[in-house]
Amino acid sequence: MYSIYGCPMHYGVGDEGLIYSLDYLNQYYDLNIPIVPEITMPDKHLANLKNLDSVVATCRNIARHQHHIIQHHDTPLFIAGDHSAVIGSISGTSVNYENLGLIWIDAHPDINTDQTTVTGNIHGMPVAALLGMGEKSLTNILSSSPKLRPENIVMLGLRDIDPPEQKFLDELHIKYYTYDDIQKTGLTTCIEESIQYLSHLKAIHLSFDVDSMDPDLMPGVSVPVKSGFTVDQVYEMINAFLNRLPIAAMDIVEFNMTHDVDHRTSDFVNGLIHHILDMNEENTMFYNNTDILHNQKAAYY
Ligand SMILES: NC(=[NH2+])NCCC[C@H](N)C(=O)O
Repeated sequence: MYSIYGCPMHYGVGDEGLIYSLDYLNQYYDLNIPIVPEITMPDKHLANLKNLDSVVATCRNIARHQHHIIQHHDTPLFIAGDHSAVIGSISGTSVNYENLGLIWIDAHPDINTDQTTVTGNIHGMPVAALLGMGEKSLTNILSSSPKLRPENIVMLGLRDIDPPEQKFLDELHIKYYTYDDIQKTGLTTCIEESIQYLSHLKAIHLSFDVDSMDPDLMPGVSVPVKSGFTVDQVYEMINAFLNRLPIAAMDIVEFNMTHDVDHRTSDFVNGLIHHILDMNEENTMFYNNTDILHNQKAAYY
């Protein structure tokens, strides 16, 4: 059974539209997604780790919530916010499953560290942090050990790779398909290869960034990159992975209402959420976890 929740994380990129985007989905589509709030901490003004303490505090809460859902034998469906929030969700998944796999559908590999980042935005760093690289407070959420191994990762849809990120991808032998690779090879083949590559794993976290899609179709994101997946391609991937791999948790991130046009992106995100929940009849869309959220907040302070 899926258990849906979200966090309006914006500290990882600093685009304020993200603060309102989850409330917007809840109100406009009557979704009622429970919210783990962002936590604001005093800012240290680090140029290469913007809003570090706020990102860390918020990710700790997300991780605890994710962990709690999995402990109750549910599958978390996490809606954020910028991609730094998955340092929380994936840490929460990882402490429950040894040798966790990751499918990363995104225009960006998000494998910068505080040493390589140009923007200082932590939403460009989650994969590095989950591999145990870079700033310690980001790698130490829930446990001090690395949350992922490079050989258990597949990335699909990359179109914007910073030079140091390319170096990490190569040195760590991370399996990835750029969007160009996918257009040349064919999506179905890339999906089959990804499934084969991860088929020995017992649990896989699927992280889907809306900016993996063509911004001409889905403009409601903070960091649009030319070209990218169509709606049909996204559904082909999601259906194949959810039906054929042991998906233990899923994220949908980076929807930003302030850049949207004619509800194109919000309609898509709402449709995708319903599709995933409908794939499993047993789902309770409105899993009542308000108490848990409450307790977690109390625990944090
Ligand atoms: N999750 C995202 N949209 N990431 C965009 C990252 C862009 C750029 N590589 C950076 O490190 O800032």
